[in-house]
Amino acid sequence: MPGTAPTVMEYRLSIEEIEFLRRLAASLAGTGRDIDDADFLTRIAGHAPALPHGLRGFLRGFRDGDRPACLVRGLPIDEARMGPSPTVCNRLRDKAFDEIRLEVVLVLLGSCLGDIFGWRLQHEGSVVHDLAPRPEHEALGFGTGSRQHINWHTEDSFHPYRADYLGLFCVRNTSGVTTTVGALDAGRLSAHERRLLFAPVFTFRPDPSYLTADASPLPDADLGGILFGDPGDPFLRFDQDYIEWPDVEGIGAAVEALRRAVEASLVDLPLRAGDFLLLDNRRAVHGRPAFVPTYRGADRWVKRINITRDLRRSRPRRRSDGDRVIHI
Ligand SMILES: O=C(O)CCC(=O)C(=O)O
Ligand SMILES: [Fe+2]
Repeated sequence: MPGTAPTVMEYRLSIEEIEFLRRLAASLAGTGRDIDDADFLTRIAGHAPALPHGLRGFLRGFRDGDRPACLVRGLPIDEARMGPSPTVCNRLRDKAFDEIRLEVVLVLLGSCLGDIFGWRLQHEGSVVHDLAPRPEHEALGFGTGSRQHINWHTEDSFHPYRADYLGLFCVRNTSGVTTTVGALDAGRLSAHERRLLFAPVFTFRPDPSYLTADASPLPDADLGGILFGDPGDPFLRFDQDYIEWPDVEGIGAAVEALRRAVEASLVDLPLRAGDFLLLDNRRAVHGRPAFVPTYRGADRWVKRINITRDLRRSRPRRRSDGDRVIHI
C-alpha cells in the first residue's frame, strides 16, 4: 500500500537569522544560568516576539495549522563545544555557556507555540530533557535507552496535561540514528471504526519513564477515546504499549485498523546537528529505532522540550502560577 507520509515543512535559517539568534541568546544566557528557573524562562519567553519575522511567521503557521510536524534547520550550534553526550540528567550537571545559550534558543522558539513545562517525575523536573543513552537504561524503550526500539506513540498519552507540542532538537547524531514520524490519515478508517475509537473506554497507562529512583508510585491511568476532537478530522492519543480496552465487539479490529493507517504514514528522518523537529502531539506520532551505544561521549543526543498552549490548565498540579513543573 502506498505510504501517505506527512509533509514535514522545513524552515532553513538565513545567515542573518542565525547571527541574530546567536546574539539574542548570548545576551539572555548572560542573565541566568538555570534554565529551570521560572523567572528566567519567563524572561526568555518575553523575547520571543523579537525573533525574526520569517521564523516567527513559520512557527505561527504551524501552531495555527493542521500539519503534524515541522522542522527548523540550521540552528546555531557548535557541536565540538557541547561536551560529551551526557549520561546524567540535565539538571544534575554543570553546563557550558554554549549549552545554556542553545537551550535559550530552544525556549525562544518553543515559546512561539506556547509555554514550556516539565514533569516532576521525568528528568528530575527539568524543562529540557537530554535524550542520550545511559548505561542503566540500555534495555528500556524510552529516550535515555538505546538497544530497545521505541514504538511510535503520542507523548505522555496517559496524561490530561500532556504536551500540545514536542520539540526534539538534535545536538549530535554522527551515527545517523533516525527519528520516526507519522500521523493519522483518518480517511483510511471507516465511520464505524472511528465511532469505536472515539468511545471514552480506553485506559491509557503511564510508561516506565515515570519510574523514579525514589520509587514514587506511577501516576494514575486515564480513561478516554483514542480519537477526540472533530469526527471529520480527529486528534489522536495512542501508545500501543500502554493502552487497554474492554472486550467490546469490533474494538480490537478498529485499533488494528488505526495502527495500519498510522503505519502507512511513517517516515524516518535522519536528524542532523542543528535540526529542531517540532511535533503536534495531537496529530503526530514519533518513535526511534534501536541503536548501539558506545558511551564514549559521541552518542546520539537530542534535547526534548514539552510545550502546552495553556499552562494554566495544569494549575491544580503545580505549586504556583509561575511554576513550570507538573506534580503528577
Ligand atoms: O529519542 C527520541 O528521538 C524520542 C524518544 C521518545 O520518543 C520518548 O522517550 O518518548
Ligand atoms: Fe516520545
